Amino acid sequence: MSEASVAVHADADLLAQAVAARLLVKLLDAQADRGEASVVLTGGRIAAAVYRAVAHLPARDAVDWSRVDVWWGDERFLPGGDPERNETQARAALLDVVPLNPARVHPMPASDGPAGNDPEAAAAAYAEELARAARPGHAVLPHFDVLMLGVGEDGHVASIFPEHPVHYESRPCSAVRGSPKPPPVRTTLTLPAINTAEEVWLVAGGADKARAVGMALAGAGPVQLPAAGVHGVGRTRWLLDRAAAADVPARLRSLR
Ligand SMILES: O=C(O)[C@H](O)[C@@H](O)[C@H](O)[C@H](O)COP(=O)(O)O
Repeated sequence: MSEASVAVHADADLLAQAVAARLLVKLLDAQADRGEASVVLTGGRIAAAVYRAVAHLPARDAVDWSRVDVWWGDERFLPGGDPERNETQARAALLDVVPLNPARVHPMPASDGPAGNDPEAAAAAYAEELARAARPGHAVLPHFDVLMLGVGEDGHVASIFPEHPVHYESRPCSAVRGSPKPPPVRTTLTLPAINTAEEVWLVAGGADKARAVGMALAGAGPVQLPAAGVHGVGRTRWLLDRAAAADVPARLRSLR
């Protein structure tokens, strides 16, 4: 298992600013090392705050956005442009204001997209898109430099909810029905896919996340607490504000 680290920031605003700064550095380093960079986005309030913060950082212009691949870890299965879609939120907050190559932006299919109003077909189409971007003859997934996840109050990550059958899915992308967080129908990368990322960042702010974060870091089972089941190949970073870190055992705060 990869190294894990826990960083605690004073409040949610500073957390978003710090994650934004880290993300820029990660993209810059990946481009310096490999000539390109890839990021997997997520949804939720803290993610949107991070995207807005990236858009406002002057150093954002140091990234060559035309050589950044953008993927999503999960999506709410709604029509294209719906304000509740994670894609719509990320575009409004960041993607529309940086000079990305549209061919390198890979949203999960919408319910009115070419795959039709069928989340299983949408998940299969996304798995094919991932496979097309994989290194020829190698994996079924492209390289992910950094994959960001929010953490639900129940410990869900992406659209992998506690006790949901998607835990046992081995395909890289799956439909999810019956999500306890609206909307009920979603698509998500699965745990085996998430866990191929070089770095996985779990970003959580607010007191309502404290219990889930504390339990995940204390070794809860991943089926009950999905956040406990994700890790990067190289590094797993827990990026928290003080309120979300309230139940993190002190010895883990400086875990390296
Ligand atoms: O589509 C979504 O809603 C998500 O991708 C979800 O996994 C989210 O990241 C968490 O629920 C945290 O969301 P908040 O930051 O809003 O609490």
